[in-house]
Amino acid sequence: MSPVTSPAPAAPPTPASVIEVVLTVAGISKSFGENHVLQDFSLTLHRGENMVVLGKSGSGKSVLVKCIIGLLAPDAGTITVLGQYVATLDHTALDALRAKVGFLFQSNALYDSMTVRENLLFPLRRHWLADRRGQEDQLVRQALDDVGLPQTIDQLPAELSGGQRKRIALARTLILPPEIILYDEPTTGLDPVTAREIDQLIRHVQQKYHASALIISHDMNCVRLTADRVILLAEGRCYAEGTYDELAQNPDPTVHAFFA
Ligand SMILES: Nc1ncnc2c1ncn2[C@@H]1O[C@H](COP(=O)(O)OP(=O)(O)OP(=O)(O)O)[C@@H](O)[C@H]1O
Repeated sequence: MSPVTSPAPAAPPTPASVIEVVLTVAGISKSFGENHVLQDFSLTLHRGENMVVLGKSGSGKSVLVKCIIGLLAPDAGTITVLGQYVATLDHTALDALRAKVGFLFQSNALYDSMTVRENLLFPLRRHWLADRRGQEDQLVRQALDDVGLPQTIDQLPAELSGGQRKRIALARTLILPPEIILYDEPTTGLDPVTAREIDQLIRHVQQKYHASALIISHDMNCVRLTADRVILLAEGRCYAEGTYDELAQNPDPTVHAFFA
């Protein structure tokens, strides 16, 4: 008689086999009167991934970002950020979540009257985290090193170039540090050389911080250099999705128009 054996337990998933989802946008719709901007739009962002949302002007990219960060409420659908339903969060919970989600504004949103050091201290003081008390100076210097601008610490934003201001805004985003970074048109208004430096910095941040990024852009060089995956937002929905190379070979006229 053979010994009774229980079936071997299923092997637990190893970290390498688990692709963690950090952001889910599930079938959201948003209209302003008769202007149906988002219609059943969905995306999924994984940990450590850089995703670009590409779309022509007025396609709804900013509306999408505002829904993700809770500044606009979608008419339908759900948004889950780091496992939390954005729609159900009260002000305090939303604030705590925003400490884990860095937002690089197109305008940089630096305080003109504050030095670079004071600008970087601002998020630390706003989200005053007990375990980081006493480390503020070190954190400011580390964030400035990460963007290659340690020498600007006592300067005012007005004394910096456009590319430098973008880097300082990114340093301010990194200081908490974020699990997800939302980049709103990070290369708009920059010359091509400076724009490519920002693209490289976005990749550097991805590798160093293992953060996920949602990048809103219609700068095709930025898309090519920063995206692991691209979503084309058109007609209010996810019109096409794939790597840069996959979309570049897509013959659909709406997709092809971006690569012409
Ligand atoms: N608060 C609002 N009230 C009414 N309409 C709005 C509002 N916000 C955005 N819209 C409309 O939603 C549409 C999408 O705007 P959105 O700013 O998201 O476009 P975008 O893709 O970010 O464009 P761009 O690339 O030019 O920044 C536009 O028609 C805009 O007029």
